[in-house]
Amino acid sequence: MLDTDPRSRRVVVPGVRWLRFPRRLEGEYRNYQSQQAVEAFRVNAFYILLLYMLLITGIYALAPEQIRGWWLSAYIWEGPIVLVAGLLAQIRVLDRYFPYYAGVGCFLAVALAVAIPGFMSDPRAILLAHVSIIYALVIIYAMVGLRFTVAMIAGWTGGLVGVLIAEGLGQGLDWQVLHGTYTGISLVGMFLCYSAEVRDRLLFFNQRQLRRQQRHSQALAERLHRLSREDSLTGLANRRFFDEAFDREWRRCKRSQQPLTVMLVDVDRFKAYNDGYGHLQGDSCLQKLAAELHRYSRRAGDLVARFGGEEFALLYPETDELEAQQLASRLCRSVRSLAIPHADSPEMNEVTVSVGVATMIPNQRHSAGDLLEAADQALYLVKQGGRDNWRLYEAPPAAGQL
Ligand SMILES: Nc1nc2c(ncn2[C@@H]2O[C@H](COP(=O)(O)OP(=O)(O)OP(=O)(O)O)[C@@H](O)[C@H]2O)c(=O)[nH]1
Repeated sequence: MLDTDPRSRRVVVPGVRWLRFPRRLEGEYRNYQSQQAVEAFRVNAFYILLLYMLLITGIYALAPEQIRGWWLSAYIWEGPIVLVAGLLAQIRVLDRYFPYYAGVGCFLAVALAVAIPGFMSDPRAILLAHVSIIYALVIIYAMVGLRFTVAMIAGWTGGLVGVLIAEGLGQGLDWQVLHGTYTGISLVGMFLCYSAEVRDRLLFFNQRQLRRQQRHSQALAERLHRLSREDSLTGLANRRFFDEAFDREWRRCKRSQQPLTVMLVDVDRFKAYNDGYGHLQGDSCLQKLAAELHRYSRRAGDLVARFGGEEFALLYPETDELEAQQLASRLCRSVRSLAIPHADSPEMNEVTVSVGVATMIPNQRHSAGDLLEAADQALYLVKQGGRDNWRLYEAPPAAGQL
C-alpha cells in the first residue's frame, strides 16, 4: 500500500493524484471526508448566509433603482437554498447524505445565479449580477467542503442549466462577461478545490497509516508481554509470572492476615513415560495435565503455573488448610480420571501426580521462599510414600509452627 522510494524519500500514495484511492480505502476516505465536511458546514453555513446577506444588501444599494425590486425578488431565492442546506446539516442522522443535499443546493444556487443576468437588460445590473455568480462559485468550491468531483459536477451542470434557462426563456447572456466571471472563476475554483482535496487525501492516508502502525505496535507489545509471562508448551503462566504473583500475594495476605496456600504438583514417573512413549507424546501429556489443572484456578488471585519441567505450582490466596486439602484431593482424582495410559509406571498403569501442599498466614519470621520450601518437602514425602497422593506440610514439633 505504501511505497517508499529510498532514494528520494518520497512517499507515493496510490491514486491520490487521480483523487481515487483503491476501492476499500476510497470508501473509507469518502466517509471520513463527508463527516469532516458536514461538521465544518454546520458552522460555515452561518458565515455563508452572512456573506450572502452582505452581498445582497450591497448589490441592492448599488443596483439601478428601477430593477432593484425585480433583482431582489430573483436573488432572494439563493437565501433559502443556503438556509435549507444549513438546517439539514444540523440534523446529525442526515450526515451521510451531506454530499447529496449540499451538491443539489450548489447546483441550484449556480443555476439561479447564471440564469438571472439573462433576464436583465441594464448593463450595470448585468455586471452586478455577474458579481453574484462569482460569489456562488467561491462558496461552492471553497466553503461548502464538497469533494472536487461533486463540486465540479454541481458547478458545471448548474452553469449549463442556468445558461439554457437564460438563453431559452430570457434575453440571452453576455458570453464575454460570462467567460470572465463564470468560466474563469470555475477554473480557478476547480484548481483550488483539487489541490485542497489532494492535501486532504494525503493527510487522511498518513493519519490512517499512523493509526495502523500504532495498533500494530500495541498488539506486538501486548503479545510480547503475554509471551514473557506464558509457558509456550502449556499456555499456563510461566515460572517468572508465578514468582511475581507469589510475592504479591504473600505481601497481600500478610497485610490482611489471611492464609496463603501453595501446591507443587509433580508428574509421577515422567522420565519413564518419555522413554516409553517418546518426548512428543510426553509434551502432549503435559498439555493435557495443564488443561486439567487450569480448571483449579477459579477465584481471582488463584494461579496455576508451570513451575518447570514436569512440575506445576498452584497458588491459592485466602485459602486455609482444610480447603487446601480438599482441593489437593480433588486434583489427584481429576488427574486419575483423565486415564492417560502409562504402561511403564510401576505403581499404576495411568499417569498420576504427587502433590505437596503448604499453607500459612504470612508473618515476619518467614518468607515466601519458606512456604515454597515447605510445599516441596511435603511433595518429597509423597514421592517417598509411593506417589499418586497429596500431603499437607506439617512442621516438625521442634521447629514450631511454620
Ligand atoms: N516431554 C517432556 N518431558 C519433559 C519436559 N520437561 C521435563 N521433562 C522430562 O521429565 C522427566 C522428569 O524426570 P525425573 O525428574 O527423573 O522424575 P520422574 O521420572 O517423573 O520421577 P518421579 O518424579 O520421581 O516420579 C525428565 O525425563 C525430563 O526430560 C517437557 O517439557 N517435555
